[in-house]
Parts: sequence; structure tokens; C-alpha cells
Amino acid sequence: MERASTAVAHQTARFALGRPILVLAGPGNNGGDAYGAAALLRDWGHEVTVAALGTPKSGAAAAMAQRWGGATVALSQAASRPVVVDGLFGIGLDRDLDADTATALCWLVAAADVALAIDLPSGLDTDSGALRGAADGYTLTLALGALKPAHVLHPASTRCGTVLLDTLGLEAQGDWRSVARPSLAAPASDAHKYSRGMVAVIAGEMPGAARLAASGALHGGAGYVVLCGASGGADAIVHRAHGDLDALLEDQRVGAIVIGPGLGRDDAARARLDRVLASDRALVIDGDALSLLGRDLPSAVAARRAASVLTPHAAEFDRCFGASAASKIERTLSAARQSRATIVHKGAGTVIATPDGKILVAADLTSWLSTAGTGDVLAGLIAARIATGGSADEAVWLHGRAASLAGPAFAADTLADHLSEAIASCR
Ligand SMILES: NC(=O)C1=CN([C@@H]2O[C@H](COP(=O)(O)OP(=O)(O)OC[C@H]3O[C@@H](n4cnc5c(N)ncnc54)[C@H](OP(=O)(O)O)[C@@H]3O)[C@@H](O)[C@H]2O)[C@@H](O)CC1
Ligand SMILES: [K+]
Repeated sequence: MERASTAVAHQTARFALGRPILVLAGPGNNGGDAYGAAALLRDWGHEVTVAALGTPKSGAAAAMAQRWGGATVALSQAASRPVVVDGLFGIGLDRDLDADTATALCWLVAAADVALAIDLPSGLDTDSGALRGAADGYTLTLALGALKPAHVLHPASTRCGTVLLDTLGLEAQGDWRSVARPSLAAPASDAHKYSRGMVAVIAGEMPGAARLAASGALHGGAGYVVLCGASGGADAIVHRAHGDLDALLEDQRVGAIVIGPGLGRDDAARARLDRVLASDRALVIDGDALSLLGRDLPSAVAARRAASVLTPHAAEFDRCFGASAASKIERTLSAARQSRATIVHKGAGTVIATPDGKILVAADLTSWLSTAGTGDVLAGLIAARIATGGSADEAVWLHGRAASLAGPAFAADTLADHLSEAIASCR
């Protein structure tokens, strides 16, 4: 707590630039950090007011309140100040903020020029990222010890402002990371279309979706893309008939296969899916393929010899793994272990988990991605990265970057056109 309050005081001083500071102190150790920071800031010459909610419950927090030693006002009576430091609740919040607390907090944060949250904005559920009365408008959140799921999971992450981490010298190593810009090399000087990575996309009832996936693969860096079961367009994608499926599955040059976008859910689709699942090719399983398998998916995929990547959105995830109140991070990790597959759990805040327990989170994806067809492009892009020796998280980063480059209200058809520029930024 000494280290936490010192870190909070330093960060507050950097942003306050001499302006009056209001510190909000709750009853737990988050409040302890707040009292300690208030005492330091006062000792450094800042004008500090403390608004208290309840009285400190732990010995450490009580000691910090004693160190402050000055007057406190009740939260409900606090006047706004240009700088507000929120130390009401952190990771110990276990129920919604009551209405009076939420109202006072929202008003004080909105009225401030700078609002800093200690560890987390008060009123966020740490593990699930749900809102439990939190205010909007924080400038920054100083995460203490380690990042928590609420810092990256939607909707909580949208309330944090800029998140800074102070590890406080603790060994609280998180088992997850943020998806980061990958380093991608240009193809080797002797590369040819097959060595660059060959991707096959299996089409079905709605060939447009499969074509989007093929386009994602082609523009995502694959050297050769086959679209199986859809007729031609004027591009570099090679078209094959459904009758060629078995030959494709035997072709050792095929580095990854996409199945699901526009596949359909009839008997023919199911038969194709079963043949593909039985192959020893790396698979990206998306859309209709996930829905066709439903609750049989974990065992069907776990039995495969080759790598599988599953790309469900929230409803598909529930369909395959069942609904649960656990956090998106926990659920995705458990699903990856169960199915022995990499899971790209899409949504506002995409969570990626691998069977060996690696977790990556992409928090800051543009909300313009929420349009039909972008998931198809992602499925093809993942296949391209895998076929070229890369990983699903590289594809998630490139997809997010291409979406940012595409600007507002883009159509999925044009998303792949921005992948070249996204890849160019990965040297
Ligand atoms: N752990 C570490 O390594 C470090 C932790 N550190 C700091 O400690 C913080 C965690 O402290 P914490 O565990 O005391 O929890 P905290 O968030 O202060 O609140 C719990 C209190 O609130 C209460 N309460 C709960 N919900 C409520 C509600 N809706 N409305 C009203 N009351 C509610 C609950 O009591 P209850 O009423 O349930 O009996 C309890 O009294 C952490 O975020 C970080 O800042 C750093 O100092 C250094 C390293
Ligand atoms: K807080």
C-alpha cells in the first residue's frame, strides 16, 4: 500500500500541474491507497480535499487514513475540483454501487478536468468487465500490481481512459497479454506461390461469404488461394469444384483450410464438414461449421491430429461451449483446453486462447468492425497467417489495423484492400 499510494501520488501530481485535487476514499484498501496518496500530495504542497465513504476496514487502510489526519467531507457533500482521484472501490467491489454513491461519483468525475482512477474506476466488475454503476469520463486509470480483465474487457475498458500499469515491484505476472503489432518479414528472395503459403476455402450455400474469406487469405499474404465450390470472379483466386475436395485435402501443399463462412447447414454441408474435420490439414472453423457442430464441437475438434482455430462470436461460442457467467477470458481459456484448439472469441474485445494456456486480448478494435462479412475476412486472414508460419493473433491485429485504415462505415468487401497497408506497418 505504501508503494501503491506513492505511485498514485506521483501520477496525480504529473496531471494536476498545481490544480486543486479532490481525493475520494472508500472503506477498503482502495481507500487506503487514496488516503496515503492524499497525505503525500498535501506534503508536496498541493491543495487537497478528501471525501470519505464509510470508515477504513483494514488496519493498513486505517493507518493511511491516520497519516492523512486532516478533515474529510462526506462523499455526498463533496464539491467538485479540477482534479479528482477515485479511490472508492477497486478489485473488492462485489455488488452494484448504491444510487447515491453512483450519482455523486458520476457528477464529480464529469465536473473534473482530470479524473484518475486508482486501480480501477469504482463500479466495474474486475473479472467480467461488467458495469456496476461506474462513471464515464476518466482521463486515466493507474492499474496496480497487474492488469485486470476489466482493463481490457468490454464494456469496462471503455470507462478506464488511458490505462497505465505500475507493477509496484510485485511478481503478479498476469497469464495474458494484449495483442500487439507483429513483426512480419517479406517473403524470402526465392519464395514461390506455394512456399508463400497455400490456403483452401470451402464454399457452400452462400458463396459470397466464402469469397470474402478467400479474399482475406489472398490479401493477408498467402501465395495461393483456392476457393472450392464457388464459381469464378476476376481475381487471383483459383476456383475448384466441390468434386475436387478430396484431392485438395490430400494436397500436402495446402497449409490451412477455412470452413464455415457461407457453408450452409444442410446435409451436404455436414458431409463436407466431416470430410474436412477428418483430414490432417490445419483448419480455421467459422460460422456455419461451428453451428453445425454445436455441443459436439469440443470433442470433434479435440480428436483432430492437426491444429484447429475456432473463430466464434458470442452466440456461436455459447452454442458450442454452453452459456456461463464466468469472465470471457476464463471461458475462452477453458474452451481452448477442452477442444485442444486455438479459440478466437470475437466481439467488442476479442479474446484469443491457445490450448497451452496463452491468452491474448485485443481491446481497442474499432466498432465499425460490427458489420456483416468482416468475420469471414478474418477467417481467411487467420488461415493465411497459419499457412505462412504465423499465428491467429497476428491476423487479429492485422484485421483491426485494416479496419482502422478503412475508416468509418466500410463494407467487408473493401476491408481486405487495406491489409497490404496493415502488413506494411509490421516491418
Ligand atoms: N491486492 C493487492 O496486492 C494490492 C491491493 N491494493 C489495493 O487494494 C484494493 C483492493 O482492496 P480491497 O480488497 O479492500 O477492496 P476495495 O476495492 O477497496 O473495496 C472493498 C470494500 O468495499 C466494500 N464494498 C464492496 N462493494 C461495495 C459496494 N458496491 N458498495 C459499498 N461497499 C462495497 C467491502 O466491504 P463489505 O461492505 O462488502 O463488507 C470492502 O470494505 C485494490 O483495488 C488496490 O487499490 C494496492 O494497495 C496494492 C496491492
Ligand atoms: K477506484
